[in-house]
Amino acid sequence: MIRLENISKTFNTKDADVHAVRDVTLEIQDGEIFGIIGFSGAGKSTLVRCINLLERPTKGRVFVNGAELTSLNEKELRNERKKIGMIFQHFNLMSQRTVYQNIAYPLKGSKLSKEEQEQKILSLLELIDLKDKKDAYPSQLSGGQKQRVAIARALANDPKVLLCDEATSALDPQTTKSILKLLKSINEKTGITIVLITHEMAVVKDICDKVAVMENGCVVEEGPILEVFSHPKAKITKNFIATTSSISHVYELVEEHSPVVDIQKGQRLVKLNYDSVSTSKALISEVSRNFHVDTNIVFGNVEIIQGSPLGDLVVIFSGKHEDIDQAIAYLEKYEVGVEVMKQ
Ligand SMILES: Nc1ncnc2c1ncn2[C@@H]1O[C@H](COP(=O)(O)OP(=O)(O)OP(=O)(O)O)[C@@H](O)[C@H]1O
Repeated sequence: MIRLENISKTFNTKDADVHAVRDVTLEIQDGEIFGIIGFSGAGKSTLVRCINLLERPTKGRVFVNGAELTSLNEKELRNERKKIGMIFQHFNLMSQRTVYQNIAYPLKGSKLSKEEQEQKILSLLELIDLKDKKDAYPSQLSGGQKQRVAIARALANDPKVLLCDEATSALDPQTTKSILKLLKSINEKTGITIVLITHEMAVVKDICDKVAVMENGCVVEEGPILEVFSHPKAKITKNFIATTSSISHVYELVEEHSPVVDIQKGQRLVKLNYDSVSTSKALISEVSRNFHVDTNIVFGNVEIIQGSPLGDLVVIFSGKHEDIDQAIAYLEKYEVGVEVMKQ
């Protein structure tokens, strides 16, 4: 388990003190894929670098795998750090060394025999599917291949934790998907805990179990991914979620007074948000039957998050004022989120 206890990090610069991380407390369980999301400058990198003490926190305590890293001397810390691998946005490979030599580098001084080291490197090359590139130099590899090598290098010492600092930000969407898939399969095979920082909610949605949202050095929201996606609390979280769904276009259409979302007297433009609880009932047809409210679907979007559906529907309800009120109350009773966009 990783436990960050009241972590603050202040950089004293010539011009001013920068409070990069402010009093963050977080717990990350073994085997979890934990996402930390925030806009540029929110403090994500600083926080994640506090986990292996690449940045020493100004205040607070860091526990990883039962050891309090903040209380260790340099030698003890070097030992504990071997159990924490890290990968970076720009891969940080050694350009003068081959793929094989890059992966071999962290094994220097390891207790493994030469043959065991060779076996280890070959199995890592297999894991990242780059056996045929073992003698290539980083400059001869694509971005995705470089990140695969960086992952193999980070795993050479069988760490319990893998820290990923914007590991897919320099990659195109398809390569991003393949790297995320690789991380997920490594997590499933080995049970390694993965902490992943990103500014893309799509990355969080794809592989994380839990997410913490950072703003101005603070964690403003945190929880299991389905819960955060279905009931986001902080405004910034709602904005991030909007980037993963085309629903935000509907707000633009409303602002532009587009005819697509035009309504007449006796109509309401309503956004419905539903999850697996509400998908088990035929709510839209019940609303029509029970309350004589007609429903015209303008827009629909369904995400599958951790195997559960999470949907947004934008509809126009037509009917008597009090009937629509009753229909909305009925939907809310079945935990459908209802937002009247226009009436
Ligand atoms: N070594 C440093 N010296 C001074 N200020 C720093 C240092 N490192 C980070 N900062 C400042 O701390 C704040 C948080 O930076 P950090 O890199 O942690 O944010 P981030 O959320 O990871 O951003 P990005 O996504 O752009 O990497 C920023 O205002 C940054 O300028």
